[in-house]
Amino acid sequence: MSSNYKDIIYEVRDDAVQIIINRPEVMNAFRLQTLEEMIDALKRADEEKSVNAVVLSGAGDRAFCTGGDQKVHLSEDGLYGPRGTVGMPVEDMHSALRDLRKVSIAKVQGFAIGGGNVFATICDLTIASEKAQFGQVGPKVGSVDPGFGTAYLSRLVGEKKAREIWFLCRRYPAAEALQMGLINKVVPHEELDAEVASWCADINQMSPGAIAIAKRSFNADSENIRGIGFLGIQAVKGFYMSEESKEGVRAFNERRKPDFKKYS
Ligand SMILES: CC(C)(COP(=O)(O)OP(=O)(O)OC[C@H]1O[C@@H](n2cnc3c(N)ncnc32)[C@H](O)[C@@H]1OP(=O)(O)O)[C@@H](O)C(=O)NCCC(=O)NCCSC(=O)CCC(=O)c1ccccc1C(=O)O
Repeated sequence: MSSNYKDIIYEVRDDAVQIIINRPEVMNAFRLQTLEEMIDALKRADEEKSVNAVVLSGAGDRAFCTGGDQKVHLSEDGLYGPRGTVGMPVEDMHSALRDLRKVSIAKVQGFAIGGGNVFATICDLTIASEKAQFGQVGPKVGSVDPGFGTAYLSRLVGEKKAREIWFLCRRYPAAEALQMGLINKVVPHEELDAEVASWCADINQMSPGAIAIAKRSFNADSENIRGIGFLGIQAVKGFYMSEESKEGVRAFNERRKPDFKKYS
């Protein structure tokens, strides 16, 4: 598949592999093809000998990534496509990002929402523009990203804040995200590329072996969360097939408030 990507761009520059989600027309929401390409790109990036870092970003100015493509999700069976537990391999994408031996950096210039916020959460580091906004929207659109989206998020921001993020579905500006421990640094919008490049240059001076061991040891301590995610996504499959979840997806696409009252 490598180099014939349609939904992403793969480049090696600025001391890093750059993986750019290239669907700005849907705010870099992902579909089956996007995830398959990202998984392939992450495996390829892991073998790139010249760099120690992988930068994940979104094309355009408005969004890093806004989660699953809700237009595609508007299917009869409630799934995103024909492959993977929920019709696309979202849990395999999370694993590929976690298993990378290099340092993953989310470069967030706009919205990191839903599954997009989960990608940024899983990345080792997150550097954001002051225009960035973070948040989860699952309960607003009949969805959940259990595992790294919930339990691992609590490791970063604490249980109370993580529950607030999920139960109220608010958007948090970059400065607030920094304060809660969700991200590493906020910079003026026009300085984002240079800031990320400078972190990558520093990381590129380090021992790749030491980075890989440190990373694997961090991961080992939260590895049970991968299991929660795999179990959880199986439950999400059944939920996506329900009328309750489909109401959330329909409401988003019809630009109206969902009516979940009859499902309580
Ligand atoms: C990002 C927003 C907050 C921006 O809001 P606003 O500035 O008001 O702009 P909009 O008018 O809403 O959007 C502009 C334009 O972009 C389209 N768009 C935005 N996001 C998506 C998307 N995810 N899919 C498809 N299209 C999108 C929008 O429809 C508009 O298009 P027009 O053609 O101009 O009408 C706001 O847009 C927003 O909140 N978006 C989030 C949408 C969403 O529901 N995302 C998925 C959430 S599900 C989840 O978070 C938990 C589950 C999970 O992560 C998961 C687990 C397993 C499999 C898949 C997923 C998954 O992420 O879905």
